[in-house]
Amino acid sequence: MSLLKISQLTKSYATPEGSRQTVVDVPQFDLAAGEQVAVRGRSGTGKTTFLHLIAGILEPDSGSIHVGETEVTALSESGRDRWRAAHLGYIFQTFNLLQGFTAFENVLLGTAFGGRRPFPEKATAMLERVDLAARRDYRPRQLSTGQQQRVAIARALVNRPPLVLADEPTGNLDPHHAAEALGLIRSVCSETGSALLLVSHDEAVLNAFPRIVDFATLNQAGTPASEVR
Ligand SMILES: Nc1ncnc2c1ncn2[C@@H]1O[C@H](COP(=O)(O)OP(=O)(O)OP(=O)(O)O)[C@@H](O)[C@H]1O
Repeated sequence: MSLLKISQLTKSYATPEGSRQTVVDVPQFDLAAGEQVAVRGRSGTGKTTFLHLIAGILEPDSGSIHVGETEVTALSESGRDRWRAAHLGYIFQTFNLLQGFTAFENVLLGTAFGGRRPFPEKATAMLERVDLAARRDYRPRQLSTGQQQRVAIARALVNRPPLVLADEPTGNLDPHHAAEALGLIRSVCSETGSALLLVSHDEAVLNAFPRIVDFATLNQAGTPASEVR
């Protein structure tokens, strides 16, 4: 059964020259519940824009995105914010941790949304799962890059979201820590039953996945050759 269902999705941006450039034109894309898929694609071809559309961070020009029973593209901005907090995990290349908060507080914030009380016991269990119980009171700057990404993984997965999006999650890590973070993301997603859609340039990362999608075959929006690296 499809968890994520995308149909006729388009997104354009205004260019500095005053025209519009279509960056995403995805006629169709499906992801099954619990499925793990890697997306390969060149820089500047719209992968981050695609993930931001799925997350409801951006609004498309046209088309629809369903995640489970929810039509994300039919929600208001505040509705999308509430839906995202409750139902989606997002892992960034740059971790995006709150610098003024400890590892534990960063994960705890992931459990509290829409006026719901936080769940300290869930945050504690997830920090233990990513092997950071001993660092719970450290702030992000006091953690190594690999540890920071493990906090971000814990934050993204603490609610057991049905869908996890990961945008180059190993891009700032050395090969050893990249492999460790990737293994952790994939195994925690399996444990929580979360589907995973992960974007990467890294062949070692891509090859770990049972299904690899080439973004160029998914996305019909042409990117000017001069912009593709
Ligand atoms: N807010 C914006 N306004 C105008 N153009 C934008 C905006 N955001 C992105 N773009 C353009 O859209 C294109 C796709 O950007 P996007 O970040 O989605 O690509 P990407 O495939 O994720 O790239 P990378 O792999 O380098 O992160 C780029 O040409 C970029 O310049």
